[in-house]
Amino acid sequence: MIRIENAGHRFRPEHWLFRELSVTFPSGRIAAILGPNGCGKTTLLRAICGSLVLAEGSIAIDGHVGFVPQALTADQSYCAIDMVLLGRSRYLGRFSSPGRKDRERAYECLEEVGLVSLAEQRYDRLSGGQRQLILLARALASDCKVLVLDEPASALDIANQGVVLRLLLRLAGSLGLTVLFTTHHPDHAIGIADTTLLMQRDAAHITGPTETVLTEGNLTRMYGVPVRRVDVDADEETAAAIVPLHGLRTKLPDLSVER
Ligand SMILES: Nc1ncnc2c1ncn2[C@@H]1O[C@H](COP(=O)(O)OP(=O)(O)OP(=O)(O)O)[C@@H](O)[C@H]1O
Repeated sequence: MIRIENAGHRFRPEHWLFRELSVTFPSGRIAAILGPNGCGKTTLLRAICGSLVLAEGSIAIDGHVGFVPQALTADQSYCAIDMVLLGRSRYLGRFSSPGRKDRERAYECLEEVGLVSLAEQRYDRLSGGQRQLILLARALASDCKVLVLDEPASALDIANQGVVLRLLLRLAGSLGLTVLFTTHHPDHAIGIADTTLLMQRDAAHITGPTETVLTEGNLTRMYGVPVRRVDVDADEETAAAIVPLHGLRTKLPDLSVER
């Protein structure tokens, strides 16, 4: 559970990124944060993870937080499994090194993200998407109760986006984790998030059940770009896509008519 009460933060006088923000994200549920670039999403995540002290308000969390940043550079001697083992550091004494159980757990977590085959590869030579999955495995290896992810799918192809979204569903549903992620993909929030927090540039925000928050109207107002929601009913699932109308092309001529 993450309970945010009356939170506010600013880096410059008179420029609040968010203010009077109160919301609770319960255990076993998934929450998404959306908002325009620079509105303060990562700043809020940093406050939740304890790496930033809020100017106002408080945040209470039950249990260890695992954080998945957008990207992380590492010493060139680190391979993928070393990065995942860093997640075990909270179990290790000051001068001790990971033991057999830690390595087993690290491999389990690599398995979760489908990258066991890359365990011995140098981390700094992995692709952006592979690194993102390794950082997710690192957070899982810490056996966190609260999982906070900053744009976890930003570097992933659509197949791996599905891998991560399904994994988040399972972590919340079967293991009871509190999952909170930021995203620029409204359809990811519609797909898996129970609750959504929309942050705006003027420090205002909207929060509530995802279906009531991610409406065409709210998204259009927030981004200043008209959007349409398209619902797809396929064989065994329904999915929704949010389509922005950027005004890139006028309608193409209908070529199907025989002349
Ligand atoms: N340590 C800092 N000192 C001063 N300003 C900062 C600091 N960290 C962030 N900012 C500023 O605060 C604003 C919000 O940054 P933040 O990274 O939280 O935005 P964001 O919503 O996550 O953006 P994006 O969607 O682009 O990732 C930005 O204008 C950023 O430049």
